[in-house]
Amino acid sequence: MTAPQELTADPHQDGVDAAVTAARRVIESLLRAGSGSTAEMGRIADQLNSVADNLDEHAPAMNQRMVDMWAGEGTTRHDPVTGPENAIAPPLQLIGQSDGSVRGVLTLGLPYQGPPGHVHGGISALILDHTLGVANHWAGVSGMTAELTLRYHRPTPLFEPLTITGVQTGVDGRKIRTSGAVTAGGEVCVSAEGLFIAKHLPRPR
Ligand SMILES: CCCCC/C=C\C/C=C\C/C=C\C/C=C/CCCC(=O)SCCNC(=O)CCNC(=O)[C@H](O)C(C)(C)COP(=O)(O)OP(=O)(O)OC[C@H]1O[C@@H](n2cnc3c(N)ncnc32)[C@H](O)[C@@H]1OP(=O)(O)O
Repeated sequence: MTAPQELTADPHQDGVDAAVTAARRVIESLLRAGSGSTAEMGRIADQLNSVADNLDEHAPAMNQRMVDMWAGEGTTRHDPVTGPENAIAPPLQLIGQSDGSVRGVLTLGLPYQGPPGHVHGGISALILDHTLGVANHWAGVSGMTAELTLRYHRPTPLFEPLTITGVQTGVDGRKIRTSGAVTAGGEVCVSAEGLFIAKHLPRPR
């Protein structure tokens, strides 16, 4: 039996991860402030633009950055679901379980809202697509999403812990079948069935 294993990158307390954590807070705070806020939004926009100017001045060329992103341990640091370097990632941490499944718990806030007080369906789709991909990686045979079928059973709440699961259910030649779910308080909110095809695009170099 395989011991449980962290499959996503551990966020660092310093460096770019700390700045990304601050950026996530800015996104959330802007949405919370809204158009009725008494904060000086013109000045805030100038400050944020000067932060971005500073980052751009010190960034490598885009093609070099693409190479670096896909090198070594970097592969799970930048994706839009689990990446500690990606400010649009919630971020979700996934643990590979001894039974072959993967599991993670996260709470989503205002930036991910769809219906009032609930998670946008496309966000659930993004999270499940990625989780199924990681489940395939954990199972040892992975590929690209060819089909993703979602069933939205009940609205998925914001501000409450959500359990995200994925498990590979079968491999037939290049076809990989994987399923998963988002649950809240023990109830399934969204379930997913995916068909993945064993194929990998070349990494930039
Ligand atoms: C992303 C990888 C990261 C790797 C990092 C490494 C380590 C990090 C560790 C953990 C992280 C791991 C994973 C992260 C997870 C990421 C999840 C994100 C996944 C994605 O976000 S990924 C982007 C969205 N995805 C696409 O962008 C695909 C676009 N698409 C294509 O690239 C082609 O379309 C392809 C490749 C799908 C197939 O093309 P192909 O030429 O290779 O194969 P072909 O067409 O011959 O099909 C062979 C057999 O599959 C059947 N088949 C094909 N497609 C079907 C369909 N849609 N429905 C039903 N059956 C289908 C055929 O009917 C035939 O069946 P048969 O053999 O029986 O005739």
